[in-house]
Amino acid sequence: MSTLSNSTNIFWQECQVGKPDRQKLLNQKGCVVWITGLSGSGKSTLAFSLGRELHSRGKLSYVLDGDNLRHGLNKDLGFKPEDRTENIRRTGEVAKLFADAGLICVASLISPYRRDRDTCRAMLPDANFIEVFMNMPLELCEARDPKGLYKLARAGKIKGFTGIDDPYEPPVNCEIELKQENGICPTPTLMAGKVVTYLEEKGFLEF
Ligand SMILES: Nc1ncnc2c1ncn2[C@@H]1O[C@H](COP(=O)(O)OS(=O)(=O)O)[C@@H](OP(=O)(O)O)[C@H]1O
Ligand SMILES: Nc1ncnc2c1ncn2[C@@H]1O[C@H](COP(=O)(O)OP(=O)(O)O)[C@@H](O)[C@H]1O
Repeated sequence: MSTLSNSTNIFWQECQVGKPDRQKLLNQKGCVVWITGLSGSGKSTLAFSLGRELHSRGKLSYVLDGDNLRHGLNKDLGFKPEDRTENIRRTGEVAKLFADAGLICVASLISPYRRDRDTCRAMLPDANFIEVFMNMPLELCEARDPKGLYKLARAGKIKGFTGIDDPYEPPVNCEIELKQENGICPTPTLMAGKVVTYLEEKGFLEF
């Protein structure tokens, strides 16, 4: 799928109400928290825990979860590399709109290819893209296997499964890395707390 524009003779339309106006209304700054990691690493769990925590603090957020987007916006896409790239590109564009609306947009997708994540980062001012790496070992994700997909992949019944026979490229310069401590995975609440602290320290939770 091409990312080149096919539209010609189009002109950007400026709205009288801008992002600063919306941010003032919401008393927060729009940004994208992009959670990446293997299937089963805890992306959705963290995203929803973070969503709850922000809501309880009176902050407006919205979760774009890979699994959910594949039920609608991205339901025409599969898992071959070009489909994953298009999946991430579309999600990045939607996340950018949410951030422009003034929301804290939480995107939780495997997003296995570094170049695709960097493309999304490049859509926003750098500081407004907060990449969170769920650095959980494959063995842990596979042991969890809540959907039974690793089992199917190991049996050769799913081809091109991330971490098994399709690559996962870890971030090199992410803003937040979450991993096991002394062999124990921090609770979702603890992990969400780390992200909230980051957002607070960077001034996203006020205007
Ligand atoms: N081949 C293959 N590889 C990886 N994952 C697979 C595959 N087939 C189906 N699934 C399930 O698809 C869920 C959503 O994937 P994503 O949209 O996040 O994937 S991607 O970012 O486009 O790579 C993903 O959800 P999570 O387990 O929540 O990560 C998987 O359950
Ligand atoms: N911090 C955690 N500690 C213990 N179990 C977790 C944690 N986060 C997620 N899990 C469990 O791991 C499994 C996979 O989590 P999920 O959020 O669905 O991962 P992903 O979205 O990356 O596929 C689920 O059964 C979930 O309950």
